[in-house]
Amino acid sequence: MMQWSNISAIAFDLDGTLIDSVPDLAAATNATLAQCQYPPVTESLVLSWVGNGARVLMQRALSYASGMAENTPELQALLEKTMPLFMLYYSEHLHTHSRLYSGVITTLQKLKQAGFKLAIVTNKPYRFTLPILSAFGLDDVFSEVLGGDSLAKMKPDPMPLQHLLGQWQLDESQLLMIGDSKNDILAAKAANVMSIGLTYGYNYGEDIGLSHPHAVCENFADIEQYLLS
Ligand SMILES: O=C(O)COP(=O)(O)O
Repeated sequence: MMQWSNISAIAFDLDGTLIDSVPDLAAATNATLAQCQYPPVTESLVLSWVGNGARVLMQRALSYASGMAENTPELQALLEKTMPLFMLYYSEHLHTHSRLYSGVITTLQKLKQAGFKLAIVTNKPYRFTLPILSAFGLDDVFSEVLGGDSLAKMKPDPMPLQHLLGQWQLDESQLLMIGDSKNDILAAKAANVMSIGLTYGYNYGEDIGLSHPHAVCENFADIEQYLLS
């Protein structure tokens, strides 16, 4: 049965949930576009392209800048050529402008102290995820970290959440997914686990309530009301 009191493990999304990473993603996107002689794009455009991993972000950016449709062979060839540039630039500027959202450290520490098992389930490539967690003092908080390329499929596929259920020997009613994107809520629904949607993140500029999570919170600390009594 789905109820808050059953929850013993929590999977957190990273970008737009714990960390505002768009400023660094935008810088890496613009550095890559500049190499192709394209003009820079705004942060708000980049924000609307985040959610399905680094490759899809650059695919959307190149399509916008070049006017080519995303699925054309020409665009895919350009993407193959430029992806290493994006990966290199971003790997060297992972947390220059990014910041933790307010309340994140305190609430995560309270949840850990209360005995919840905590995981990161992000679509960001794994090799970027650990250095970012470490830069923000979060490397000891999570006992599992899954990136978008850790398994065969990423959110909104349920695979990462199903992997956690198996790894931690949990029943579906014990796991909660918390994130800002419909990809997080869709993954939770497909894995048959509870979810909380956060309103301050990205989600392609859409209202997270439209994805019907079990609860919607405006601030990270607001999740405590469901988990800590
Ligand atoms: O890298 C992305 O596109 C999104 O990452 P997230 O799953 O942590 O929001």
